[in-house]
Amino acid sequence: MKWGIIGTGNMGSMLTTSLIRSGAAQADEITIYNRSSKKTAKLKEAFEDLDVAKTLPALCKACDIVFICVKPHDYKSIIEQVEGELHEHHCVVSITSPVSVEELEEKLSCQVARVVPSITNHALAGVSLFTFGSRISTDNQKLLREAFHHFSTPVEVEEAHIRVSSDIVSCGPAFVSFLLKEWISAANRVAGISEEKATQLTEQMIVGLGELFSQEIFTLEELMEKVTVKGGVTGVGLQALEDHTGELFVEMFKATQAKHREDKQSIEL
Ligand SMILES: NC(=O)C1=CN([C@@H]2O[C@H](COP(=O)(O)OP(=O)(O)OC[C@H]3O[C@@H](n4cnc5c(N)ncnc54)[C@H](O)[C@@H]3O)[C@@H](O)[C@H]2O)C=CC1
Ligand SMILES: O=C(O)[C@@H]1CCC=N1
Repeated sequence: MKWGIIGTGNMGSMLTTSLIRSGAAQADEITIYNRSSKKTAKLKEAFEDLDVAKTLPALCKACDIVFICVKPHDYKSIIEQVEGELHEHHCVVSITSPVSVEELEEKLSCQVARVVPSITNHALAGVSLFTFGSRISTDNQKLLREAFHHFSTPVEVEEAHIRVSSDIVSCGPAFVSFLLKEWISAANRVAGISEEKATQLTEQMIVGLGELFSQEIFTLEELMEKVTVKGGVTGVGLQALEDHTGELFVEMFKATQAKHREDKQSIEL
């Protein structure tokens, strides 16, 4: 199977390296293309067997599965350039929430899917969100699921829940990092610990927490129960959180829902 990656920014580079590092694909099975050549040159330096296409039609000719890894508003220009080059055997994959399989199917005659990755896939971990189009063959569905299973947990999501699902798995690392920065700054302000030391403690706590989930040692509820010693400090801290969290997350999810609606209205394929 030949894989094509259009756009080798954050996500296109991550997909290229994760496909190779996880063993899902060999470097010589992947063709990459980017608007400027600096980013493809960097990948080629790391994996010399990668094929770097000079043009989008050349990439389409060389590949069966084609990932479009550009920003949502750049999809239109890519689709206009590739539509004549794609045939029944091709499968085009959107990696962005606002570009749905229905919209891609209207514009392209080939098979389509959407797979929204996460920066956590860099560590060969985390989730990838799958939505299949109506024309994609069962063989290609299986192939995509198996490839992504090498470096993530593929989860199917319905269109109605793509925004919130991606908020959790794809935007989540940024959201949680923001909250942890606030936590570190507060630790410094209230108790005088240096931000550097608090960052080291926090990062290692998160690594340990991830391992507990990864090894299925505790659930969220069990963790709260096990750490809360009766009459101890955790209970007091949890109560303070409960008293002050308020509508924080409701507002965050509302904001992303509103932006998603706005993006869908402004993105024309
Ligand atoms: N950053 C993230 O954590 C995630 C991003 N996504 C989606 O991935 C897509 C890409 O995001 P990033 O990689 O973060 O953006 P980015 O800006 O790092 O990468 C986009 C790349 O596309 C290239 N590009 C733009 N127009 C092009 C064209 N006409 N032909 C060829 N290459 C072109 C740019 O040069 C750049 O290298 C977005 O649609 C985003 O919604 C999805 C999940 C997570
Ligand atoms: O399309 C998405 O949902 C992702 C999440 C982060 C950026 N784009």
